[in-house]
Amino acid sequence: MGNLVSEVNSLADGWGKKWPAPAKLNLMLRIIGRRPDGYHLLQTVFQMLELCDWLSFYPVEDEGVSLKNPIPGVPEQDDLTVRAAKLLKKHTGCHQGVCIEIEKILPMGGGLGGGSSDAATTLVVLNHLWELGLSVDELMLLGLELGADVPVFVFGYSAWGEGVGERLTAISLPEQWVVIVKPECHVNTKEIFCAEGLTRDSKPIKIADFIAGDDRNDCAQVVSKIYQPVEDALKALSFYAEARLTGTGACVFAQFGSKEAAEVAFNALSLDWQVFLTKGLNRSPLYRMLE
Ligand SMILES: C[C@](O)(CO)[C@H](O)COP(=O)(O)OP(=O)(O)OC[C@H]1O[C@@H](n2ccc(N)nc2=O)[C@H](O)[C@@H]1O
Ligand SMILES: Nc1ncnc2c1ncn2[C@@H]1O[C@H](COP(=O)(O)OP(=O)(O)OP(=O)(O)O)[C@@H](O)[C@H]1O
Repeated sequence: MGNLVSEVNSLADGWGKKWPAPAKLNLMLRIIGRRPDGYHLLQTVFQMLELCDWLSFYPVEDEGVSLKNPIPGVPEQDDLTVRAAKLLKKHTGCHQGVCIEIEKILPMGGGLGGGSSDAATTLVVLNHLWELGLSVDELMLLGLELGADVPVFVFGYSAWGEGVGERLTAISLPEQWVVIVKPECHVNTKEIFCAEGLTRDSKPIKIADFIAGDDRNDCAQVVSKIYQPVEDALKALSFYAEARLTGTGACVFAQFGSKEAAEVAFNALSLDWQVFLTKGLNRSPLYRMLE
């Protein structure tokens, strides 16, 4: 870790503050084709959630990028926050360094986009703290180099997503209560996109079709077949409301019209599962804080 600059002269403008890196849900996910490089072309609905990781950024006296508390099992140089900060430095020629602290709340390999959101918050906040002046569009393009889920978190709105998830249109969705169940397994996104039985030729739909109820996730069948805990979680949650997979899993979720109804499911499922109770948001809490 680099030498931390004295905090006294730095806290005023956002250094040392806790910034949110929200989770997302894929409220539906259709695979409509494949690019020549193997990446899949999707249609998806991203919904931002109140549930967040929290990141803090500390100035250092050298140019280094380091972590205050590396995530167990993730080498520091592979951490998406470190990669995001280095990419931003390389892209802009910025000579400043940073030490990043991560308070990890979101389960890894959960389909909630935690690593991607950590990367996006790093891009957006360092652009602000280092006064680099990049636009949201420029940051989204940089983010895409780190992962297909990064651009939507930089965009900062619940969105209709196309392409690999980088062609985004903000949409306004009901900000419902959500119960998320995390089965005891990590799903590897690449494994699912490589799976033999995966549907890759779904017919494209329109936003209106989704709103009318077409909300299937093309990965769900394959994921449930390979990961029994996901199948079990879907079954357990569907006792309370329609249960769906987010992204390539492992998490499954259900939406509720009231906090009370969500709490009934949350309390009962907490006895046997890791469960989160949260709320959908149309605007990312990161931008609510920045603005
Ligand atoms: C499933 C989603 O979470 C839905 O939002 C995303 O499409 C996945 O986004 P992500 O986790 O940021 O994925 P990346 O880190 O970009 O890609 C991981 C791997 O998944 C495969 N991949 C990913 C996204 C995509 N549209 N097609 C793919 O085939 C690629 O093999 C890639 O090497
Ligand atoms: N800051 C980070 N937080 C979480 N994972 C990270 C981070 N940096 C690197 N990773 C790596 O990224 C992998 C995927 O983590 P992530 O939490 O983004 O999964 P996910 O929620 O399934 O993502 P997605 O929904 O985008 O597919 C982890 O297994 C880990 O090896």
